[in-house]
Amino acid sequence: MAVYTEVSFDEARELLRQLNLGELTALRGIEGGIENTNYFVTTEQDGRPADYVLTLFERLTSEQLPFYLHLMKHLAQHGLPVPDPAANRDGDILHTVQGKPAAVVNRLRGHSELAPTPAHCAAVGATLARMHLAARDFAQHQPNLRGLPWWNQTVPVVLPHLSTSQAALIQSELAYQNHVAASSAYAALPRGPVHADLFRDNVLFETGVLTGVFDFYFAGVDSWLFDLAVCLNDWCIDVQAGTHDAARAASLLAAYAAVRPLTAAERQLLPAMLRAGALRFWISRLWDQHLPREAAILKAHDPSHFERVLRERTRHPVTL
Ligand SMILES: Nc1ncnc2c1ncn2[C@@H]1O[C@H](COP(=O)(O)OP(=O)(O)OP(=O)(O)O)[C@@H](O)[C@H]1O
Ligand SMILES: N[C@@H](CCO)C(=O)O
Repeated sequence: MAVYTEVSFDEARELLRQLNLGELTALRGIEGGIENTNYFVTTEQDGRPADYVLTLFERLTSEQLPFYLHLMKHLAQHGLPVPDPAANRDGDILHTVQGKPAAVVNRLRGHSELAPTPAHCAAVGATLARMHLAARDFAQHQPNLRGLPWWNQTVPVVLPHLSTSQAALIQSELAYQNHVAASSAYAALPRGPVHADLFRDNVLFETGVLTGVFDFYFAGVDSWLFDLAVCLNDWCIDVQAGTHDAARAASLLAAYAAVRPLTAAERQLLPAMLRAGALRFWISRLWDQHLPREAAILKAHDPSHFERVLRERTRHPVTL
């Protein structure tokens, strides 16, 4: 993450008062993540400290944001360990700070597991399936804004920055994904609200127990299989080589399937969706790299990682 917009102590204190979350005692910019401005916030409420996260949305609009915030609230109400956006006295959960849309959520406990074991992967698989099923009755609809239409729109923008072989790969993969999306097997994929960014840095664990899933700001209605593939591509690979880790993948998939068994169409299209997940994040990392935004703090991600993963997923398809 970054701090693109600096928030003063007084501004943060005023918002927290409006949300009846106590008196601000600490405000600290967060380095993790790259998309939005995030601050850790501590207040004193009834004589006790309480921890929150203040997010200012740098790209998403106040028309797009209600879907994400209400999806988080819906999942929290279904017992999933996700942030629950704080409402003001009028019941609004979307606020404004320095003219930007903003939200305040409870800070979830735990830490990220960046070198996950098969047991961590099983917990993620089961939680992902529970989120998919819990979101089936979520009333709002918004597409995955970083889905195929965005890939088609953004590849031409990053193309001039690529080598000949990179350009060939990204264009051939984009053509392949458009072909898959037009297939009857793809049309048969079960779909609903998905997280679409369930990387290791968006999940928290405490003493081996999964205690938090956050960063729903790339969520949208898409195939559940795409969400599963994004997860496998980050939790079940050798990060240096980009190669598939069969043991962790088996653990994640078995735990997911124990909650919601995969359909025949999903089993057939898993290799294609693993490639789609790698393509999606290669594109977004290239976009962030070549069209950077001014930031006070920024730790950008390396696009070549997902180029490597895509080449791997193409050379050695993962089949079920
Ligand atoms: N509800 C929360 N509970 C605990 N920590 C949180 C919470 N929300 C955010 N964080 C912390 O803030 C960091 C940045 O949050 P997040 O990942 O949402 O950033 P972003 O820029 O919005 O997204 P992205 O990671 O997609 O770039 C996280 O890595 C985590 O350390
Ligand atoms: N999880 C993404 C960053 C937010 O989209 C990545 O690692 O590229």
